[in-house]
Amino acid sequence: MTSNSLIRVENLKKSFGSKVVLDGIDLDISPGESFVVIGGSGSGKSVLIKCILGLLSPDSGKIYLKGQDISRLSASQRQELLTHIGMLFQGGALFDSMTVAENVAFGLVQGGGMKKSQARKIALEKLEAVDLSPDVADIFPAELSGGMQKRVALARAIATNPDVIFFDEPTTGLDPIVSSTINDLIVRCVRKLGASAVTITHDMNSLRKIADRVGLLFQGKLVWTGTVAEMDATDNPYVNQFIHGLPHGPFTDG
Ligand SMILES: Nc1ncnc2c1ncn2[C@@H]1O[C@H](COP(=O)(O)OP(=O)(O)OP(=O)(O)O)[C@@H](O)[C@H]1O
Repeated sequence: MTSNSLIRVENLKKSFGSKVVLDGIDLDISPGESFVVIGGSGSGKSVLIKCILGLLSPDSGKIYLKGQDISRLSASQRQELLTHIGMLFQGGALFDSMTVAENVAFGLVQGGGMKKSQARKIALEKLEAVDLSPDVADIFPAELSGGMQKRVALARAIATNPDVIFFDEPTTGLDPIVSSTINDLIVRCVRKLGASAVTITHDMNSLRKIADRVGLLFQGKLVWTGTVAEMDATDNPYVNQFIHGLPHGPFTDG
């Protein structure tokens, strides 16, 4: 593998029954790089991320995280690797029965075995990093707006200072102004950590703010990858149809 890859995916294939979802994905993501996966609904974006995270087993192919073949890890090695990975999934998925601070500290205490007092101190720092005041630390997620819940979820995703963070549709369900704030925070937090980011989004504004490189998934393959500037300049018919939302093109015309 290239010495510089934080994530390497080689010829990844995954089907459910007769439905081929991923059909030979190759991907390299460098340290500090922000890679955004786009593609139509049901094109396999979440399946790709779940395979990289080890939540789904590929049918074939290889996935390396920080140089380690994830299929060969023991349970304890996998657990250790996961402490270097942050995740912000659709809906935020905060624990309703825990306070904001407990939510943010969760991975530090559970995964990292940190003392609660130390984890709380870090949780407050991470809340500050997403522009939330310590006043929210001891209230419950249900008392917060959707945008503030997203900030808490972001604070939780960065709590362990991960090397890579996965974002699954981080701005879905938020209004454009709140989305813009969340995008700015994502960029700021990811840069500050020097982490890599892998993001799934349908939100082109979000993509333009956060992507260093973009990959377009169609019929199980990454049919195009490039920078945002290359995306705007390309005459690739898949990219053109997708980013301009055109009614005709390879997505719809077969
Ligand atoms: N556990 C599963 N069992 C069976 N089929 C699955 C499973 N997970 C995903 N699929 C199927 O795989 C395909 C890709 O799903 P995936 O969730 O990755 O799409 P997506 O690109 O993330 O879509 P969206 O943009 O709508 O979230 C879909 O047809 C879905 O029904």
